[in-house]
Amino acid sequence: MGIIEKIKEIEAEMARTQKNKATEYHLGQLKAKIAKLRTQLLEPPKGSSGAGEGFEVTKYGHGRVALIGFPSVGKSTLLTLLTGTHSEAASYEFTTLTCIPGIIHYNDTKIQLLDLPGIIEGASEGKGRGRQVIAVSKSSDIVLMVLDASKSEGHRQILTKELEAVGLRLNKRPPQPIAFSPLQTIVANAVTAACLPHFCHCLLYLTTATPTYEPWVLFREDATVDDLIDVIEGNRKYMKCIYVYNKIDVIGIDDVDKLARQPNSVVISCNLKLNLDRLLAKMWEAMGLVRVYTKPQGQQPDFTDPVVLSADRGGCSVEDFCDHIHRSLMKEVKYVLVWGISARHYPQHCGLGHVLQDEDVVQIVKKKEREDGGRGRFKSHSNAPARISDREKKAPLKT
Ligand SMILES: Nc1nc2c(ncn2[C@@H]2O[C@H](COP(=O)(O)OP(=O)(O)OP(=O)(O)O)[C@@H](O)[C@H]2O)c(=O)[nH]1
Ligand SMILES: [K+]
Ligand SMILES: [Mg+2]
Repeated sequence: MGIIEKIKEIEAEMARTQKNKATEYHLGQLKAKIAKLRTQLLEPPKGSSGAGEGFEVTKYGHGRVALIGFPSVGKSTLLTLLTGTHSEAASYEFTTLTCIPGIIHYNDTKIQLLDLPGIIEGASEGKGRGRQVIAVSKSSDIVLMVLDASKSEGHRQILTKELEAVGLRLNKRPPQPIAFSPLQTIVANAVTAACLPHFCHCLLYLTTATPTYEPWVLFREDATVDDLIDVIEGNRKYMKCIYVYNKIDVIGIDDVDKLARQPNSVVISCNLKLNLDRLLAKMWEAMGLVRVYTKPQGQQPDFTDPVVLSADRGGCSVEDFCDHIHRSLMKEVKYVLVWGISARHYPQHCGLGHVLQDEDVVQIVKKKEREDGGRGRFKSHSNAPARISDREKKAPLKT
């Protein structure tokens, strides 16, 4: 029997089973089995390397964003508008069959935007190009879920479910287990007394799962069985997602208003080029990129070419910043001077552990080198920490 059939069989068994306290454990086990099978399903076929033909796009720029959605919602139209790279758009479904990359230039950074084939219900089981699209989405930093504003709200739920089935968690925080270790059932049972409903549920499932060697998970929150399975499977990807409602030109203003008020959502029209600025700003915010400008000794900072860091990709400490410039630089650094939001006063002397924030200015002081003290805006000990203003970037004060 194939993996898909096995999943179907278990799903049928779950549907047949009544939900109550007595069956809770059994249902939990079935859920865990399905999770395992789905993981297997997504493993690339033996001998192939990763995403598959037409989908192996090299990473480029400071971040990667994937466009996912049902066919003909306007993904390709949007890619062409935002990046200038042409991706064929047409009124028939499945116009796009491979992954098409483009580049967005925004805030002195380059962001790779990926157009993908439309996905359909059943994508998680390999329908259409589901497997490839999901693999590429997982390699991205954030996802833009493109939806047709004139179609049913149900589409968003169906897509979310498809992505959840393959381990993608959108706009969710990973569950926070305190411990995940083999221990005595007794301990677990004692904690079961805690009155959190889901909490008890998880422990109940676990303590009976493997009678000889009882692993247990303890959450510091009211976790569900699904959270528990996520912790045990361990291969989940937590991603930010922006819901992009396209084609608002064909719906009424009241409906537009309703969609626009939903969390993590932006309403746009590619045809009328409406609200694309807002979309870019939201995307930028969700990516959490941190631009750091270097200030060579005795000179003004270079505001044209930031070092771009990200908490999700490698971190934002002074150490990460140095590592970014040159691997061996760290050994030579005595301390750094920092101006910007992360500094408590100007300039702040910081060590390698200091965490930088967007638009900070950093001067590296090497061992055997004296700081230049700075002049003009970048002189020592001016007070209020503040973002370096746009005016200063364009016309820095004279030194
Ligand atoms: N009314 C309206 N139509 C749009 C808008 N944006 C795109 N379209 C149309 O929607 C159709 C599908 O656009 P595509 O860009 O090909 O959609 P897609 O999501 O890339 O489609 P697939 O690649 O087939 O999955 C085209 O006929 C577009 O002209 C919009 O803002 N308003
Ligand atoms: K299309
Ligand atoms: Mg397309």
